[in-house]
Amino acid sequence: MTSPASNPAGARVLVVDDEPDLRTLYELTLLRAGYEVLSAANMAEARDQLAAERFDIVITDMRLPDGLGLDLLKELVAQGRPERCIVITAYGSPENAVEALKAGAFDYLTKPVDLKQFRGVVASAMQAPARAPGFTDSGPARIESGSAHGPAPAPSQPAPLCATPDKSANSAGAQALARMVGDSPAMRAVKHRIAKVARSMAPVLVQGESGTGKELVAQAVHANSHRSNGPFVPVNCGAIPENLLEAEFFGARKGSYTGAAADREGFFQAAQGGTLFLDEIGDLPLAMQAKLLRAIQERRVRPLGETQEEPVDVRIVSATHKDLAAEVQAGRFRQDLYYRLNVIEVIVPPLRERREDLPALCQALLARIAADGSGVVPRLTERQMADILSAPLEGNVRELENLLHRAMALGEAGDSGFGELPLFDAAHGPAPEMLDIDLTAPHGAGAPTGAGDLPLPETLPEDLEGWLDAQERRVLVRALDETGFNRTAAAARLGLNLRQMRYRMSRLGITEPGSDDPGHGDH
Ligand SMILES: Nc1ncnc2c1ncn2[C@@H]1O[C@H](COP(=O)(O)OP(=O)(O)OP(=O)(O)O)[C@@H](O)[C@H]1O
Repeated sequence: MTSPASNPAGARVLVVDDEPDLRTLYELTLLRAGYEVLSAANMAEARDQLAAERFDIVITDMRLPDGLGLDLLKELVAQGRPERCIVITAYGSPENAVEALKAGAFDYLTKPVDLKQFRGVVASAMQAPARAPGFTDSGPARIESGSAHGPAPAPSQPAPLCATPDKSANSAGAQALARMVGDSPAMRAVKHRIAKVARSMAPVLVQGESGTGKELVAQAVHANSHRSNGPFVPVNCGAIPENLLEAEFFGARKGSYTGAAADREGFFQAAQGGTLFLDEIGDLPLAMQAKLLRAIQERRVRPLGETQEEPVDVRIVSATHKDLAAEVQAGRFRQDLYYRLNVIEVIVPPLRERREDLPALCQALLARIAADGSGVVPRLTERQMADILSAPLEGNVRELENLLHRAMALGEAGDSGFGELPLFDAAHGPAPEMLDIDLTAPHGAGAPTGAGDLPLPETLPEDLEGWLDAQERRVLVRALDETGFNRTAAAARLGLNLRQMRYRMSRLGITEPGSDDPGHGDH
């Protein structure tokens, strides 16, 4: 099958707008790009056209003389039609855009429509598989194969509704879902939801306790979307110094701030055509929240030191372990941004609500840890597995991983290759004297910083930032050296999480010997 985006000839678009000038503008733009275009001036005409034939894309204005474009979209969804729908909303009505995305629109455009963006969104919609019937945020819609509007064959094959995500996903998508170990009903529901919502452009908010696997969910959303060939850019919003946020997000021109020695692109530019994963979004300061909202709504960013804005095409997936609704109530998070990010919600349940996943998870985590070290995958004894199964499990998968990591490092290898010592004491609490791990303690809590012991340089540095960077670099490189370049272990040694480690490595340009990818790779 030829890619309609590279060869839109034969691809059919229905344009629904009551303003003749705008209709003509859209038609001409699409005709020039090689699409076959039909148009309608109102809902009634659109319904007639849709009854007679099928299209690849329907582009509809929100306000039509005889109804709402949103209702046309809902009819398409209810009839299980494969057309991808793009809704055009008035400037300053973000609620309409959110409502359209929730109702199953592929994407939306805001008036006045920027033609470059228009062409980009249409091309994106053409690359996407036909809208999965049943996708709305409020649950599966009714599917009718033969409707009053006629079952004319679709010009492009509709993607089947994903009852089992793995079967319909591309292989990268299936692999990303498979990396999320667990077959409990709770995890199956999460995977099903990912497969269902991945295909639209709608922003996704992933909520769940720390260490539940929210980043894996974000990766799976990306890998199952039509953007899977584009970049996936993870950003830990909580790890970036406040004064650098704008430059990091939107890029900066040389000389726009002290230390900007060259032009640099921001996260939005790096994620162009792909997915921007904003982790710990609840940690973003209010001032930056306003700038982010604008960038998401306008789909344009202005690098620091630049006068012109530039268009960006990214899908936003964000995550937080905080209760964002409560943060909104407390005035710490902007309601409008919350509304904009939370078009689709995916909730990752804590580990204690999916205990049946524990045996498979332990096995997978041990295999991963072993791959970093000896290569010999140890087995847990029955007693150890029983201990884990009956532990209170205040923590999540990250804590489980840490626990197994420490147990492997400290346990005396027996026949199992793991050691026979119990993982927990009789009262089902962790055994800190053996494992030095407290499942209930916050990450890195209680670790001595040692900062007060640092000798001061004999003469004061002339460039404090540069000097501090050099010190930080030395510390990171040493921790990485001492852990055989295991980023997770090096981060743990320094009281950081993996993303903070990645961020710092990337900022300081530290790469693994033989790799040119700073800070990336999972370990
Ligand atoms: N279902 C799972 N299967 C296998 N590994 C998992 C699973 N869930 C989480 N992990 C592993 O646990 C660790 C923590 O996962 P991740 O970083 O995705 O959590 P998170 O919810 O994003 O945490 P935080 O809120 O701290 O950012 C990672 O090493 C990840 O690979």
